[in-house]
Amino acid sequence: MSPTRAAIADAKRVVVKVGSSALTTAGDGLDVARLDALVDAIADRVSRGAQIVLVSSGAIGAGLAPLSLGKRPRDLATQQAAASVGQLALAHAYAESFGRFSLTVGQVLLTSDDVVRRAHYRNAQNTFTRLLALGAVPVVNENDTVATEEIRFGDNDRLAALVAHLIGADALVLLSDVDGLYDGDPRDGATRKIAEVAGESDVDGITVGMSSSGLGTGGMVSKLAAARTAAGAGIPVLLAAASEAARALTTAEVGTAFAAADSRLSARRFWLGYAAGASGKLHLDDGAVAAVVRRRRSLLAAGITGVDGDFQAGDVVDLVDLRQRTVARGVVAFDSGELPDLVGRSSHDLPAEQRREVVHADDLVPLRR
Ligand SMILES: Nc1ncnc2c1ncn2[C@@H]1O[C@H](COP(=O)(O)OP(=O)(O)O)[C@@H](O)[C@H]1O
Ligand SMILES: N[C@@H](CCC(=O)OP(=O)(O)O)C(=O)O
Repeated sequence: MSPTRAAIADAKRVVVKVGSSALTTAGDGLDVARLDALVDAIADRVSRGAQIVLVSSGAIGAGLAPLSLGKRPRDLATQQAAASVGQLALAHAYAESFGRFSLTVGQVLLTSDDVVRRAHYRNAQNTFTRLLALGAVPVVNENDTVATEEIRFGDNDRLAALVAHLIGADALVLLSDVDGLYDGDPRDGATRKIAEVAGESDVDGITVGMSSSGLGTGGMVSKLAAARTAAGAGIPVLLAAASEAARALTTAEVGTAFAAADSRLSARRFWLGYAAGASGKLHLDDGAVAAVVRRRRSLLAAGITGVDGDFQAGDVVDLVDLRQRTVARGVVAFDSGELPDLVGRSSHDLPAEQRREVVHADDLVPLRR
């Protein structure tokens, strides 16, 4: 067995995320038989001593039938109405289903502010810790009814990766309607399943597409991003079919396993790299990218070619390379208004009061491994 699968099989604290496409069927809404099968697998793992946090999608899907809505609505207000009805059905179904094993569930509905703002992050952390200590199974979803377009996570894969770090999980298990990551869209037929992802080079260049069921939100794009986020932060990830939840949660010998990076990021650096919202962008030349990403240096004005956005010193910004890829994130030490006069200039050309790093190395998290 690969060390990654062994670590997932032995993990004490696990975040399990299940997608809409695995729990709901277009037209019929919530599929209680599939939900029960998932709960069987989770309850078994709990009985073997694990603590599980379940991130469950499906509120919108479960709300369609009761509201006589045919397919997933596109507008936010109807999605929110469906989520409002469906979340209640979902929570009720989980309470009943876990009740078969005398397990108590606690509902945790989060908005992005709850993990993006540092003080809220700590508060959410306390709630999870207490629920787990009391033996309950937290069931998490985005608080869809109040999340506006601007502040939405939009996909629960990312939410699951953030929750995994927040609770100090030892593994993240993403369950979907597809049995792993393929090297192209599985609907194309000639594609191959990737069993192990050891690092970035194993996934560079593969094609990932959107949901085929029309029920899910982010498709494989968001699952891959979430797997990279968690693995990059030191948490091994398994991506498998929900129909194989039992094996995923016992031997972990199914699906695609993503190896964890060696180090677990501190809570602050994880927040900076993955959770915080960015207020602007700094464009970097190749030399600056090499300095901040490979040599872990501070970003100096000389390596900046352009500035986007309206931000203040202390805000989080994305650092992007010449190909427009975000290569790092960091806390900027200047207001956006001050920077245009400084970019491209070396430190000794600058007035003494501006002769400082634009982003200090301690406040900077490289994103590409
Ligand atoms: N490279 C790929 N490997 C695996 N699945 C892919 C890939 N590209 C696109 N997909 C699609 O992504 C879908 C899973 O995403 P989605 O429906 O959003 O799931 P969920 O509801 O579980 O979040 C699969 O059903 C599959 O059709
Ligand atoms: N919060 C939404 C789910 C959003 C979502 O990420 O869905 P999915 O891609 O199926 O995991 C809901 O409960 O319907």
